[in-house]
Amino acid sequence: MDIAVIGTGYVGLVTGTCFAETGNMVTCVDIDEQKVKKLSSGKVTIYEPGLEKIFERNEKEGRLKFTTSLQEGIKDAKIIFLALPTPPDGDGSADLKYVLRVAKDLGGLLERGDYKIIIDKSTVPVGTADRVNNTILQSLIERNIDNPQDLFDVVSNPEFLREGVAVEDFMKPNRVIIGTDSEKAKKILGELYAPFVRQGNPVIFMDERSAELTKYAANSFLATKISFMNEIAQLCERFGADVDMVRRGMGSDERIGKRFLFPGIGYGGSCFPKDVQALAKSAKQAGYDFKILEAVMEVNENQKKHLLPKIFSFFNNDLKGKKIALWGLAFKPNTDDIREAPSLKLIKELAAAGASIVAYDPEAMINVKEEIGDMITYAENQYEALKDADALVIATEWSEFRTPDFLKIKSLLKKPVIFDGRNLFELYQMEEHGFYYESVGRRSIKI
Ligand SMILES: NC(=O)c1ccc[n+]([C@@H]2O[C@H](COP(=O)([O-])OP(=O)(O)OC[C@H]3O[C@@H](n4cnc5c(N)ncnc54)[C@H](O)[C@@H]3O)[C@@H](O)[C@H]2O)c1
Ligand SMILES: O=c1ccn([C@@H]2O[C@H](COP(=O)(O)OP(=O)(O)O[C@H]3O[C@H](CO)[C@@H](O)[C@H](O)[C@H]3O)[C@@H](O)[C@H]2O)c(=O)[nH]1
Repeated sequence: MDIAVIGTGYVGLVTGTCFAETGNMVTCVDIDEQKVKKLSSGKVTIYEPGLEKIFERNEKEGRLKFTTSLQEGIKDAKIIFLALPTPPDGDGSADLKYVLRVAKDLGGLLERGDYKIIIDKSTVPVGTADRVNNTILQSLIERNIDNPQDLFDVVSNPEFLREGVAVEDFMKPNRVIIGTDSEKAKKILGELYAPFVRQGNPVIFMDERSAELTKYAANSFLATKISFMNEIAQLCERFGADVDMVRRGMGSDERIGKRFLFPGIGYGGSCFPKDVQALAKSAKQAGYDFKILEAVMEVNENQKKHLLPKIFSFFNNDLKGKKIALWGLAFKPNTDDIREAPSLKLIKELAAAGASIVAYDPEAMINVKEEIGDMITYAENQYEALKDADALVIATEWSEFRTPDFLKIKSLLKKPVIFDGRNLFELYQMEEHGFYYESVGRRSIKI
């Protein structure tokens, strides 16, 4: 099938590449000329494990093309995915200006006799499919096109991929949600997704509004699970319990499940923070006060600062002239994405208190450099960051940080002090090696 993907950021690039991989002809459109140039020259623009290889193959074999022209991009397409940004606007609602702008432009381009399915893949508030539909319709009416609704259907098909495992999530989805009442669209999209759901995971058809809400409900529920565990971690520290034990005990109940129960220094990324906020805002606009979500956001903001009092207390509230090594900048491992990363909050607070920070991250340093420049220095590897540092702070659980050479850490740090925001190490290891060790929801180890 011929497909167009409008917006070639994280979701757009993964969507386009994976559909090309299953034999479709895909044209990706983006207004960012640099991005299109780079992609057209056969280079991926994001770090995502497994993406580069299939991207290069499909690009080389001509199934994946890139353009800045919407008209050219959609010319042959039967299906048009909108993978456009929906950032928070001033009051926390999802800003739909990118989506509605493209909807208007599409209304200027659709032609009689060339039915197209327009799909919201972006995370958008309930009612957006109707707004996209009406925006396109309006443009077609202005062009005096008869029976304009026959030219297209708008479908909600939210995306559930996780960064770092995006290709696997896309290729083997737990489920595909398709929100539409159009039988024609259902049939075409059922065929398009058939290769991805053969393993037995379902395509779930529903109406547009339910599909839109499903996406926000899923992200908000997962964020709630994390904030809940972060509060349990707070209790563990006060009660002398161990959150790792509590997590294992709770998670072994199938009704609760093992996943998304890891406490830490808060959730970040391009989705949870903005989507929880947007759902809470939509609820308010609909006259409902979604109390749980307000608490989830507040808990998360506090959790991002969880290590700070421990660090300040260790240094007797005086960080001036102290050198802090920081392992991990990305909001989670296996990505170079730093959007809403807890590490950035730590950096700002520590730097404001007069500490100097030397950071290492396997993939995200370039992005951090672009955002905060020389507010911190960057190390070549995880050990270089430790040289003469007064303490190590861990903000992201990259697997290479999990089994480090503890003797080397000890020999490089001025004193063996670790503040671990991701509970990477067992307490007994830290005791054996003689570290001062503070983590989340577990007892402190002092030397
Ligand atoms: N990142 C994720 O893991 C993820 C997962 C699921 C859903 N989502 C949702 O998908 C949507 C996109 O997220 P993302 O992370 O891919 O965003 P992104 O910011 O990485 O990419 C968006 C792209 O759209 C382009 N763009 C903006 N206006 C355009 C226009 N008029 N025409 C063509 N291109 C245009 C931008 O240049 C950018 O390349 C959001 O709604 C997000 O919430 C994201
Ligand atoms: O037990 C856990 C699990 C995650 N996190 C944090 O939660 C954030 C989000 O993690 P994750 O969900 O793995 O990453 P995303 O790539 O942001 O994916 C989420 O957001 C996407 C965009 O909407 C959705 O498509 C995915 O289904 C959803 O998991 C990160 O900061 C993690 O460190 C925890 O603190 N504890």
